[in-house]
Amino acid sequence: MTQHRGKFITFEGIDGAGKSTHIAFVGDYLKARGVDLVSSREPGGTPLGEKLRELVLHEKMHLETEALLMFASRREHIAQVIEPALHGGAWAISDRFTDASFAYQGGGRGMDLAKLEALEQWVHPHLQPDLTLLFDVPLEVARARLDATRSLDKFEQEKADFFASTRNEYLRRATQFASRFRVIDSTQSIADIQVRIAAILDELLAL
Ligand SMILES: Nc1ncnc2c1ncn2[C@@H]1O[C@H](COP(=O)(O)OP(=O)(O)O)[C@@H](O)[C@H]1O
Ligand SMILES: Cc1cn([C@H]2C[C@H](O)[C@@H](COP(=O)(O)OP(=O)(O)O)O2)c(=O)[nH]c1=O
Repeated sequence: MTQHRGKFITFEGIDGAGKSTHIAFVGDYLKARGVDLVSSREPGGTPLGEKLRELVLHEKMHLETEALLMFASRREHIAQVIEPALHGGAWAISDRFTDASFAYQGGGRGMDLAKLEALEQWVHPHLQPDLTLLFDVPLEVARARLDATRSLDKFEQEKADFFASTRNEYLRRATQFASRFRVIDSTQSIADIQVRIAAILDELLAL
């Protein structure tokens, strides 16, 4: 009998939108329905990727070096974690993926989107998420949530116009790739967001 390929779900949004809050919920929801699940994050997801994460979140570097390190981490993550999971019939959920490179390095920092497209073609010409949950909030809401919770990394210390451009690029991609994106209004309560996510996951489980 051929093994069914698992589904690939990614989580996106500007820092403080509430992405991490809902990843655990999605994991529990899917596991309770018998889904075999592998959960990881980007940058990171592998021992080498976590070392790259340390560098890229804390060191100053050329914009294109930053993009290349994101994709280097991603290459390793796909080879070691995502593809083996999907081919083995498990589902893979990733806290951020390539949409984040378009939003942050492309939208936020202004890197040429054609160069990011070239990297995407190189690193994963055939792989795309089956579902991307985009947690969307106004900048002020995200900033207030961040300030309330933790010490800020290199990206989280960026100014409002950086996050405005990042958010816009996420929303532009959500329109461009409407079949895989679901935009979640993250100003709602956590309970209301969970109801929305459960409905979206039920659709995917039924496929
Ligand atoms: N819908 C929400 N309403 C109120 N607070 C929220 C909501 N979602 C997340 N938070 C809170 O905002 C903070 C940042 O959320 P987090 O999930 O860490 O964001 P992200 O992973 O997107 O950076 C956390 O303290 C979290 O409890
Ligand atoms: C995957 C990825 C992340 N990033 C940035 C976005 C985030 O600010 C940062 C780390 O993401 P994240 O894991 O969301 O941070 P935290 O655990 O602190 O919530 O990396 C990029 O700039 N490009 C990328 O391709």
